[in-house]
Order: sequence, then C-alpha cells, then structure tokens
Amino acid sequence: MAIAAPEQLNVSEMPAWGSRSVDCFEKLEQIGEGTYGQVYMAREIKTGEIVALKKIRMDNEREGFPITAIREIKILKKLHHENVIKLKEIVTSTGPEKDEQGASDGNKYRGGIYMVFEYMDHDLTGLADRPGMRFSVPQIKCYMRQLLTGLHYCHVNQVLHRDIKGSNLLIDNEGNLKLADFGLARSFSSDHNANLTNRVITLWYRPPELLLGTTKYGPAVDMWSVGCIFAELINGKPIFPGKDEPEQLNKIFDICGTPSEENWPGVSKIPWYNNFKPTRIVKRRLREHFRHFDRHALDLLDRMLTLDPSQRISAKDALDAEYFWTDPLPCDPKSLPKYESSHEFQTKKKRQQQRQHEENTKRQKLQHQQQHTRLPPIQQSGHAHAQMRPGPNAPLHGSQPQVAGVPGHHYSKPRGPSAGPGRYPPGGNPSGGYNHPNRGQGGGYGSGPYPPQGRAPPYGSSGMPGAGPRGGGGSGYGSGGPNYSHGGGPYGTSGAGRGSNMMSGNRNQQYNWQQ
Ligand SMILES: Nc1ncnc2c1ncn2[C@@H]1O[C@H](COP(=O)(O)OP(=O)(O)OP(=O)(O)O)[C@@H](O)[C@H]1O
Repeated sequence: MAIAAPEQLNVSEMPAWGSRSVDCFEKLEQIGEGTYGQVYMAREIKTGEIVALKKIRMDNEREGFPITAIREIKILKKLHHENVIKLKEIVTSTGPEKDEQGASDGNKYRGGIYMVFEYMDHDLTGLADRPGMRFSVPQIKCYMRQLLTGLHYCHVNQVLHRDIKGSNLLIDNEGNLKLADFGLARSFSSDHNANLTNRVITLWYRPPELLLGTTKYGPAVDMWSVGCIFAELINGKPIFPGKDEPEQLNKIFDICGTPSEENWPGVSKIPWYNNFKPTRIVKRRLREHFRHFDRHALDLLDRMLTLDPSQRISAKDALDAEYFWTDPLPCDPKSLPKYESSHEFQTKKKRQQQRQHEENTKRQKLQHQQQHTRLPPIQQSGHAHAQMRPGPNAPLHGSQPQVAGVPGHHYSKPRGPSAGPGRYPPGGNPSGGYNHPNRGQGGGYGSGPYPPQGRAPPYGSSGMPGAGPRGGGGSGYGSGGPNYSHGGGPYGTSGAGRGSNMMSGNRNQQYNWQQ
C-alpha cells in the first residue's frame, strides 16, 4: 500500500480535526467492510447524532498513514455539495478499541484513525438487492439526476471519482443520493496530460480506454461507469459482468461494437490496443440490445456508453438530456418510499445467512432421508438393494446438497493498483484517443472548463445544488413554474422558464460553482 510522509497529512490544515477521540461515539453496528477498512453506524454520545465511522485500515503500522486515506480526506475537504458525502471530522483512538458489543478489540488494533461521515441509510446496491425491489421510472430519473449533479460538481472542481458503482452511491431516507468513497479519487488537470494509473474503477464499470491501457484520461471515465449504472437500474442486472479484463472488453465490444480509427480516432495508439485488437468487426448493437428501454433513456445511454471518450457525453450535457425533461419527470426525492436501512454489506450478510440456512435444511433433510433409507443389516441383501437406488428426485448418495446458485456479488472489487489479475502487458505508449483541446460541439470532453452556458438541471432547489451551504432553499417540486431561479442560488438567476410542469425550470442558467 502506498504511504504518505507524515508532513503530507498536513494536520495544520485542520486544527480541530483529529483532536477528538472515537470514544465520543458509540458503535452501533457494522455497515460496511471496504478494501480500506470497516464502516460502522455510530451514535455521538453527547448529541445523539447518528454518523458513519470509517476506520482507516493500518494493518502494518510501519507503513504509516495510507495515501488513499489522505487523498480521500483532502478531496472531501474541498468538496461541499449535497450530492457528495460530507466528511464531518477525523477522530482517533489511542488504545485498544471497542467493537459494536462494547468488547475490547484486544491488542490487535492498538490505536486507529476514523473518518466521521454523515450517516446514509442505504447504498444503491443494498437498496436494489432488497427482495422484490423495483425502481419506478421517476425514481430512476431522480437518482440518476442526483448522481449526475454530484459528479458534474466533482468534475467542475477537477476531481475524478474513479470508482463509481452502486455500493459507493449512498441514499438516505429523504431520497437524497450522495457520492461516497473518494479513496480512488484524484484531481486532474483539464489538458489530461498527466499520466494516471489505469488500474482504477471496479471492473464491471471500467471504460474501454482504461481496459486498453490509457494513462491519459479525464472525466469521461466516470461517465462510462454512470452509463453502466443507468442501464443496470433499468435492466435490473449488471450489463457488463466480465470475469477479467479481456472478457470485460469482449462484453463491451459485443454490445458497443469494436473500436476502429473511424469510430474512435486514435484508438490504435492506445498502449494495449494491439493486445486486445478484435479479430472480427462487430457492429454496434446497443440500441437493439436495449430496445425495451424508452427512446429518451436509450438516447442518453447511447451517449454515455460511447467507446470514444472524447465523444462521450459529459455530466453537464447528460443533465440536459431530454430524458430528464420528458414525462414521467424525475420525482421529488422526498416523495420516495422510506425503506429499512440496507447496505451492501448487510444484504450480502443476510444472503449468506439465508444460504447457510438453506444448506443446513437440505443437509438435515438428506441426513433424515439417509437414516430412513438405511435398512437394518439383516435386510441389506435381496430387495434392499433395489430400494436404495435413488429415484429421479433423490439426492445422489454422498453428494453435497446443491447450494442455490447465488451469483457472486455484482460489485466485485478489482480496485486500486493491485486490482487487475495482472494480465496486462506492462505500460507503453501513453497516448490515448483523446481530442483534448477544444473539442467543439457535442457532449464530449474538451480540455477547457465547462462551457459557461447550459441548461440547469430540471429540479428545484431542494436537495440539489440550490440548497445547502451554497444558498437557495425550499422545495421546487410540485409547485409549477420556474423553480430554481433564486437569487444567490448556484444556478444563477436569469433565463427562460420551462413552462408549467412541476419540474420546470430554466434550462439556460449558468453553473456558477466553478472555482
Ligand atoms: N456515510 C455512510 N453512511 C452509511 N453507510 C456508509 C457510509 N459510508 C460508507 N458506508 C457503507 O460502507 C460501505 C463501504 O464504504 P466505502 O466504500 O467508503 O469503503 P471502502 O473501504 O472504500 O470500500 P470499497 O472497497 O467497497 O470501495 C459502503 O458501500 C456503504 O454501504
């Protein structure tokens, strides 16, 4: 694990941070087990406030403070938006710690550092995994719009998330969605000239340019992941569930077509293109494959899952898509049903317990059957033999009961530098297929900042950029007429309204939270 020199932590930046002890909180329940540590639901003893405590894993004390945690803290300290998780403070523990049952952790983890976050009731994976869960179209639009708004904010602030997936999208019982887990995030420069690692983003959500080994990339990588999530929300299951990188690319090419210099100028110069060069040309058939999607959803998905990252739609342009402006409109987050808390970790655990239970029941049944078919020794000759032959539905003698085929969890974690199975050839020509400067028209990524003009997303100020620390307030839902032209709100104040529907608003306002 990469580590940081002590001075990189720059504690002077946050004088009050880290000064409190984790003992100010009572751990209630473990809600997450990430690559970089456990996450607990906890209560602040003094105020009773419920928070999430993310313990920073420091397995090897000599390694020091993990660089991923430093990145996450630094980035979260500069991001303040209602669709980005809020890091409240850092707390420490100096001695043996207590678990949820109040028992001492022993000497194993002597001291530790925790990030304290606002608590969110669900993550999208946990929520989607609830038995019988089906999201309505307005609900999907509502989540997608929040995801894109949060991501647009990150991109405008030159932060790439680099691990967009369901378990990193947190949702509260007010229907608010927030981007979380910035452990792989980093700042980028708009010319995309820096060399960045391509071993990021969980495999199923990883874009083709990273799979082909580019080290020069930008916000378009996150937009590919958003496209995968979008299709998954409508489809009900992951769309590219590859087992490894080559299979991942094949799954993508099978639906999105094979890349060529015609549809992706510069692709042949990407480092590993020749290693993965398709042997036959496959035509793009995304629109046929997802023909059951409605027209506007399909149009948007098509632009998100565009092979060439320079032509892929940006978060800002995606927010302008007709999809968000046509009936049925995105619902008001507050109108969404409230569910019992569901995190991926818990739903996984429940599924495991369920499987274990089923396994035990089957084993008991089998034992029971065996006891009853085992005849007394005296009868074992003669017709007893025939009786023991298994019937068509009888379990095979000695075979283990078949465990119900629960697929591995969708959100596997080949993340970080050690993520891939190591099949890639070592680095190479870093030139990617990006048209950096001034891409011009269309929804792709140019090198410069986002254009100053654009339609603001079709929502009111509640729960959206208009609210919170940056001004605005009051719900714009159900009220009719333009509803987020509040003076001082982040979307500016002028521009034509959208008519009288309840999501109406000005689509030509300025995004003005650029730094
Ligand atoms: N603020 C929060 N409120 C509620 N639950 C949270 C919060 N932060 C994280 N979690 C839960 O813990 C899980 C793991 O958190 P997180 O992704 O930040 O950790 P990680 O170590 O980076 O994990 P991973 O390796 O899965 O990316 C999340 O999927 C979510 O279910």
